[in-house]
Amino acid sequence: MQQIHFYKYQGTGNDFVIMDNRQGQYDWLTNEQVNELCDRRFGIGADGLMLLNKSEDYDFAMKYYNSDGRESSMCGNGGRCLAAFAHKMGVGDGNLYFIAVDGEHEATMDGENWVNLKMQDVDFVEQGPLHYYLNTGSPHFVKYVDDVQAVDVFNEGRQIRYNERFAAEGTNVNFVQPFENGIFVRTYERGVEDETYSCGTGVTAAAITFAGKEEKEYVVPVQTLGGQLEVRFTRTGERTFSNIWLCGPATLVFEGQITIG
Ligand SMILES: N[C@H](CCC[C@H](N)C(=O)O)C(=O)O
Repeated sequence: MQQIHFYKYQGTGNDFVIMDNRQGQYDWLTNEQVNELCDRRFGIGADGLMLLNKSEDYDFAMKYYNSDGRESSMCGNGGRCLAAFAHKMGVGDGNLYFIAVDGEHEATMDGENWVNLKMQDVDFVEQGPLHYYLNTGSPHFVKYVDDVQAVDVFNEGRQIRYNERFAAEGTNVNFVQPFENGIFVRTYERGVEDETYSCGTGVTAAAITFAGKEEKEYVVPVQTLGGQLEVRFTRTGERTFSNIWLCGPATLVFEGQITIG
């Protein structure tokens, strides 16, 4: 039996189990145990699990697992929550530099519960008659709809995620509706295999497809089931974007101990 001291965070309803692994005390964690811990009936319950790992060259290193227990690509809301946790643990000075699966990130705190996360540049956006496809640290299929609340996100998202083109690697699927002066985004997440209340890399992808053609800075307010985010970025070319920031709340919900086999 193994004891785990964990912290439960959420960022606009995308929720995570976080463990401080800077001493390597949880290096024994298996994929099956991650899946068990994320189970909403038999475990703590979360969309994903993250380890705060030591790094020689950065304030910390981020390791992210989807709730299916498998290590995944970049998680934007997770990166924001992990930065908030590292800050709570006294890491850095309010500005944090960390390394994740998709490269280096900067995170700045606005108060204890608001994190601005710099995302990787986007150097290509596929545009079809009914969709966009781009990678913001994770792969995202983006589809604009007339009424985002009426979409059967689970079934329609699942159909696209498992279609002939995407079945092997999977993709996240975002349904988008222009909303007030921004957009409303709902997401089916790969590796959760369900709709989540918010998906940071998905919100970032959707906001980029919402930008006009002018090469300038954009600020896009994004509404999700779990709350409001803001995506800031510069269009630098026909299909290229940089200086991309995902900004929003990241909150500690509870802290606890759990024993697993
Ligand atoms: N499910 C995603 C990773 C987590 C993305 C999401 N939670 C975010 O905030 O970016 C994938 O496997 O590509």
